[in-house]
Amino acid sequence: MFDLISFDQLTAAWGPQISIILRFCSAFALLHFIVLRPLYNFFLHPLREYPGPRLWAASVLPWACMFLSGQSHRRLRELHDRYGRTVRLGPNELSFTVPEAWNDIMGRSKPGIRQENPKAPWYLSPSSKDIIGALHDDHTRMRRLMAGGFSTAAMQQQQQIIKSYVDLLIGRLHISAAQDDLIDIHAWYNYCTFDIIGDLTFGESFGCLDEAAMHPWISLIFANIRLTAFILVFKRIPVLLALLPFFVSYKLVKQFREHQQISREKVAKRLEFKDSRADFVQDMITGKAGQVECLRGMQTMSRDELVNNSVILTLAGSETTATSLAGATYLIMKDRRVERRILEELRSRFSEAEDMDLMNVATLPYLGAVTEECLRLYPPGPNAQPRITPPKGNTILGKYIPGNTILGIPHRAMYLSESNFTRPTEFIPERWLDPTRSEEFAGDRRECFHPFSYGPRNCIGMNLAYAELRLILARVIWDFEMEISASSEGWMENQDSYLLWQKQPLWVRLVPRKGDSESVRESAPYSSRDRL
Ligand code: HEM
Repeated sequence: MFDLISFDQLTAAWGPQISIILRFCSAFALLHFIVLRPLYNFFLHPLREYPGPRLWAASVLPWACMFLSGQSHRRLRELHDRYGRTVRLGPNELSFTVPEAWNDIMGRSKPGIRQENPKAPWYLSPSSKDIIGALHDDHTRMRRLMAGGFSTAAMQQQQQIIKSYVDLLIGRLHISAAQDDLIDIHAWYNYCTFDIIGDLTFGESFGCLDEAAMHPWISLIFANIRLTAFILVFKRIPVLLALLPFFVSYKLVKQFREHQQISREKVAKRLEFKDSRADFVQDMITGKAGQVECLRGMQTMSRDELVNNSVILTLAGSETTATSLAGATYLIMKDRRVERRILEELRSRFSEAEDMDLMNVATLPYLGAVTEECLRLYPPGPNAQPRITPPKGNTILGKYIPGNTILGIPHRAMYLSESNFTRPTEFIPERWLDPTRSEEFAGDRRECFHPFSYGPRNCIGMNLAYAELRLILARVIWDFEMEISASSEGWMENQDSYLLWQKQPLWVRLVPRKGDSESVRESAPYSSRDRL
């Protein structure tokens, strides 16, 4: 109505010619976007040879609908099952479940062969002043500055801090188990991983384990994850920005501002510490641990970068690990055989829970196999972290792909593909055991498995994540027999996914173990064949 009135007023003022021109332009724009462009995309576009649904080849909208539906993980797997290992997901988008794609898409530049594929611009975080969103050179600088905090030497220094929070978690779980019938184990894992990352980043915990509650700052961060997911789609398809107010409330925007302010204050407080501390902020100020004098005073990372990277570490280093722990707990609770084997392995190596630390649990083969299998069936970021070919194009899997093509490797579709793993939907940690794994799994394409991504922008916190996963799982299984509540049946299978999984509480009953492995009950082996 308003449009018509203003259009008529315009034509009255400018005469009939302008009216004809405007009508022609509108008609042409409509024709272009609704008919010509899709026809070009479908019949003439350089990616026309790649298989995929027709509508998806014509327009980016089906992808957007999939992304906003929270069903990407399911849909991507169905599409790969139906169309093969390379699928066209949009006019200029390809998705791969071929193991070699990791190197070609995420790997470093190879002079004369291939340039590095940068992150898709709409995928970058709202600020490019952090390690996840930074362009190539800034990323290299930040990554170098942050790497010291993730070295083996740094982890040895961090060991006592991490262990103290795991002790606290176990103590708090014992108290809760005595008081409550059911507890949300995912929430407790979150409390623990946030307290650890708070201490490792800012030199103080968030107090989540003490309070048995998420710190309000963290709730703000979670609000921002949702916001980021929506912004990402709207950045890719700017015309959809008109829909933003329907998805993003004023409250969310206000929370985003508050969150920026609190982040600044937290970093400012941390910078007031005069003595040097073995935390990530220290590394970002000084570069490598031990090179304090040589780098202090040089502008190595701006204040904004410091703030943003601290927030990134808090987020990336906690929720992902807590998600994996919850997923692993769920899968282990569903398969008592696996639980028994873990317990046997632990009891054959340790006589006291206190003997376990980050380093010695890393040498337990079965526990290691279980963590791999859990990350395979339930990768915390289930979908792709897209890249884009440089303007001149690139050679991917031996074929020229034109410039500005979006390239994705959806983790979950890759790991649940029958081309890559035998009995892919079943929980079989033994497939990872060398040298005792059965011949049946000899054909598993393990090189396709990169839950922490691959190449120069892979996860900087991978070793820390594995260390936390193993220690926390080992300690929880050592102390408790866990039983899933009926209300959490299907917890894993029924989740939606955006950038991360959208999780419900994982309600479990905890019973302190009496000390004999016989207390592990029987259950049928877990297979998610029909549900994932
Ligand atoms: C199970 C736990 C974890 C998983 C599955 C995971 C997975 C990933 C993945 C897939 C990426 C690549 C993202 C992209 O390409 O956009 C990534 C990047 C990153 N992760 Fe993790 N992560 C985990 C834990 C951690 C921890 C504990 C930390 C730090 C304390 C961390 C810090 C980071 C950072 C800073 C990046 C960006 C690296 C860069 O761009 O150079 N992550 N992670």
